[in-house]
Amino acid sequence: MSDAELGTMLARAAGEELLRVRWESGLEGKELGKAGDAAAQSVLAALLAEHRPDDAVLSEEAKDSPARLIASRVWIIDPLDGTREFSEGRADWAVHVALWESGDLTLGAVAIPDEELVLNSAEVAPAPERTDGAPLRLAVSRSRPPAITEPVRAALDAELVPMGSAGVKISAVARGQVDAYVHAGGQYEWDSAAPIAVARAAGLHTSRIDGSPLLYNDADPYLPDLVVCRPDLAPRILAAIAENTDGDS
Ligand SMILES: Nc1ncnc2c1ncn2[C@@H]1O[C@H](COP(=O)(O)O)[C@@H](OP(=O)(O)O)[C@H]1O
Ligand SMILES: [Mg+2]
Repeated sequence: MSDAELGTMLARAAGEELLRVRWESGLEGKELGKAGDAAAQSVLAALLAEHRPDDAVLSEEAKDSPARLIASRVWIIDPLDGTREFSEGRADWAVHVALWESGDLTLGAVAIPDEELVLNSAEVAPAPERTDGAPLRLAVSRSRPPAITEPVRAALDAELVPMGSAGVKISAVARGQVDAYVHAGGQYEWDSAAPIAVARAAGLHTSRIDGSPLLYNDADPYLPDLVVCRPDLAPRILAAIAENTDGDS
């Protein structure tokens, strides 16, 4: 099985497990979220151990190991991105499976199980062009919108589209459901690695909010901000952010 096929298989398997937990556990709220995080982690860990025993793993739900810093292949996974939305019975949550090899992301698979969808960087379609003249749409965290949201919205004269899960928001840009996603103030590598690989493969602009590249498999996996958008919008978005930040918002 190729890495790309494995990525899709992993994301789908964890997604199916999460749907099962939601239907069968009888849990609600935070307890359901915790059970989902643990169940999806255990599916992904078992499948990676079986199919790629020599590779390193960086997961939101597992203890980090310095072994990944000298490894040439590292799977960066978020077993359940959008835990809050999953536990509320909403559809905007995702499973993230990325592969980093010798310096950069080489693969990303994002499952959105409530839509029976898996996006894979190896086969994703180019993000659609906008030709309808309707207002631009800016995806933003529904629970933690950053301070830069309003200046960026104003610069684009855009409508805000609040959604859960970084993976769902980045996928929404790749699918042409929104035009951009901007985040600042906190996130980790696993929150963005897989959907960023998908976004790059779909031809989108991806960067930090200062325009610098998003880098993965760092010793410190904190990666607090990002911009994902159609390439033609990047100059306006980055300029609006630069005019409205002191570097930490
Ligand atoms: N300020 C912050 N600090 C740390 N993590 C953050 C954050 N804002 C968002 N995130 C994480 O980014 C993911 C998407 O958030 P949001 O839905 O608000 O856009 C969530 O991941 P998890 O659900 O995997 O914890 C959330 O925890
Ligand atoms: Mg996450």
